[in-house]
Amino acid sequence: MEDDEDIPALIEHTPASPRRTSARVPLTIICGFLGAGKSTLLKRILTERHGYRIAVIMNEFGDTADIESKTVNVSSPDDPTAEQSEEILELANGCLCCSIKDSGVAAIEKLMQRKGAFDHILLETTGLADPGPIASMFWQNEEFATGLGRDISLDGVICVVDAVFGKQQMEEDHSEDGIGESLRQIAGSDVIILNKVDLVDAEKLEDTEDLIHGINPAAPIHRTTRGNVDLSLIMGISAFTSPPQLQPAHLGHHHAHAHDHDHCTDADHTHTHTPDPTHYELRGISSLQVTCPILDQTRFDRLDEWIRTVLWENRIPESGSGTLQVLRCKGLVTRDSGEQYVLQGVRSIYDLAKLEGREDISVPQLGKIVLIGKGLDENKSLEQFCLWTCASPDIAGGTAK
Ligand SMILES: Nc1nc2c(ncn2[C@@H]2O[C@H](COP(=O)(O)OP(=O)(O)OP(=O)(O)O)[C@@H](O)[C@H]2O)c(=O)[nH]1
Repeated sequence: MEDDEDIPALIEHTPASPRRTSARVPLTIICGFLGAGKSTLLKRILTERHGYRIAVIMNEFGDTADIESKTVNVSSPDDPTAEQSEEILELANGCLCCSIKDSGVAAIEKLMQRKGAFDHILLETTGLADPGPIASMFWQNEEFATGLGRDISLDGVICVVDAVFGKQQMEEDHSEDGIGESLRQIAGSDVIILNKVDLVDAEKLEDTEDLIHGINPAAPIHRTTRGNVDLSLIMGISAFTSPPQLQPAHLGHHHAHAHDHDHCTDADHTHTHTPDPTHYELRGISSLQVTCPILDQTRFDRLDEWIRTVLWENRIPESGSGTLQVLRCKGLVTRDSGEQYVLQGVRSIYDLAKLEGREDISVPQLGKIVLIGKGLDENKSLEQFCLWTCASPDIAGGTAK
């Protein structure tokens, strides 16, 4: 652990009176490619009269932290929202996802100790950050759970995508292993904010949404100008503990999709997408969505084993060498007892947790699982999934595209 000298400085702002005394503080990670509008979204959140006491952690790469904190700082004397001013912590020593984990966590710990509880924590990452390792720091991390994790729970990962350059970025973004930063950010997020819709036409918006949806079919897409979004769609979403909002799994043959967007008269609106493809390749990242049958104990155990093998050994059970790379997985699984389980995974870390209070559903629902990553189709994932969890593929009823 670094000593206090190495811990990024805490910028003091007028504190609001604490309202929170127990319960863990939800943390939202805001990621998105360079210039997509992360700070703009942050400012939009801070200036809304929501009444929450928010701690902001800004992880800047390079020497822009002072500029950013000024941009986002809403506590200037001229600002009528000053009374809602927040705690802003700069992590400017490098990128939290790759180089300053220890000092970053220490600084956040210190913030919690000094300032007590907040209602919410917002963490803005650098434009090139991969949200996966950062999410892992705050979720399912034993070391963390005995320290800072006692006070913080990961609420969700929000990705801001630039409506002007996002499509181009996704198409160009093809790093050596075929998974560039913008694709990782979209793949690793729970909600997508498609920002700057004031600058593009409807056709470009739809094209960009199609690409986003192809990478991450599980994440709802909300169109915004200057991050203007209903905060209930991005904060307090409990993405890591509640069932994912999966699109319906499509059965049978798939065809090239064309959306009917005639209903879309206003580009700046909340927009949850339900296009046809459930498995779509883009620059090396694809997604696979399958329907999961109601499972007895044996098949439930087999599903767990299947997930472990896929995530930890990067391969499909009973197949050869590992060529898979799963960046994100989500799912909802129903047991024959009526219990439902939520699957949440970020890279190699996953959790299959019982959904409390759902045992009494009269008609058990089929489950669904979404994998996002690389090499899914090459490994005939679907057939293997069916083989391991079901009597036959017919029962599983899933399909890939
Ligand atoms: N026209 C328009 N401009 C926007 C919108 N959102 C943000 N901008 C502008 O886009 C530029 C970048 O926005 P920021 O919020 O700083 O982007 P960022 O993602 O925080 O940038 P980095 O931290 O450098 O990655 C700024 O000039 C914003 O004013 C929008 O919806 N419409």
